[in-house]
Amino acid sequence: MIYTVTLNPSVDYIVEVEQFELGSLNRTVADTKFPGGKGINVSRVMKRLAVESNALGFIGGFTGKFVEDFLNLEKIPSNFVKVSGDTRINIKLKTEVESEINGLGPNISEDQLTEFFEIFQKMTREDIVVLAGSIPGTLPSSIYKEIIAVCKEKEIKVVADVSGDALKEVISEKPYLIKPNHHELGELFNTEIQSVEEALVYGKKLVKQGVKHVIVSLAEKGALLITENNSYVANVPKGKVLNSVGAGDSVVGGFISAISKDYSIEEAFKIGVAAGSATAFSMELCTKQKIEELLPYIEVNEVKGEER
Ligand SMILES: Nc1ncnc2c1ncn2[C@@H]1O[C@H](COP(=O)(O)OP(=O)(O)OP(=O)(O)O)[C@@H](O)[C@H]1O
Ligand SMILES: O=P(O)(O)OC[C@@]1(O)O[C@H](CO)[C@@H](O)[C@@H]1O
Repeated sequence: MIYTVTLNPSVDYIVEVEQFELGSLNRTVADTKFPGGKGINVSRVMKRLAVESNALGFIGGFTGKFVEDFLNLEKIPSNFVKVSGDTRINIKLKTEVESEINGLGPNISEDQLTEFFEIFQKMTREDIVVLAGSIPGTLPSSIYKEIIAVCKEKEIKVVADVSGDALKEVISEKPYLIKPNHHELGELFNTEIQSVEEALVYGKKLVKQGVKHVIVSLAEKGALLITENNSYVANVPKGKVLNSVGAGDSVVGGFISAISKDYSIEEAFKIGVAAGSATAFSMELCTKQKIEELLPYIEVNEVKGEER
């Protein structure tokens, strides 16, 4: 089973406002709500690709019920620990540009954390754990490291889509896959990354540090997959970006779905990139049909020679 962990899920409230004016009353021209949080998005994308997963994390209140009911409707199994506060609401404001306001999230007690760790006891080495998203303020910043320690004991593969200090911590645990975007990769090395070539240099350093697969996404500039033996570069298809929320999660969901179906690493990478772009070109997360439409426009090439 693939388990996705979203420590701080959300209701994503997507609001469209024409000519947004700061300091004034603005009215929406359209709004929608979706369950959110990076691990949950990964589960939803995998479901669309017919790959089962189980969503874990902490939810509470009326917003938590919304998330759980939505996943039930989509037939995505979940095993959330219930907390007393409300799951956060994250505002995704669509005007001429996209802006986001992500909430803090509810408190999580020691007992609730213990309950969460108990779920890992029944996992086996055939399982995969996807850690995705930020760590709520009431949890220790070392939580991802602690989860990985439990996974290591059971030889469970760990995928991590996290940023900032959490990413640094996770890298030292040599996970199976990480997917930083180029800004997050640059932050790790105190530098700014602008191009695929620069990203390759720093992505390779992470593989040297023991990470098995590194996917670096560079939005419209393309993406890289670096493994111990090979590096691959992919272009992204051209299209109108309607919604970038969840595009990165879709890359992870697409890649893991394909790996779990024993596709080659190049093919899995291509499907991941197609899923990312399919989400970027849709109002909601990608569909299988949209991914398939985009696949012919993506080329994956091995990076050869000196650059490798
Ligand atoms: N302008 C674009 N055109 C085509 N595809 C895009 C574009 N922007 C993003 N994507 C797709 O989404 C993927 C992830 O985008 P990005 O590099 O911005 O990652 P991210 O910052 O993790 O995403 P997110 O917006 O979910 O935080 C890309 O690899 C690509 O497939
Ligand atoms: O606050 P975090 O955990 O960093 O990110 C949460 C979030 O912005 O990420 C997802 C998109 O990737 C959204 O569904 C969600 O609102």
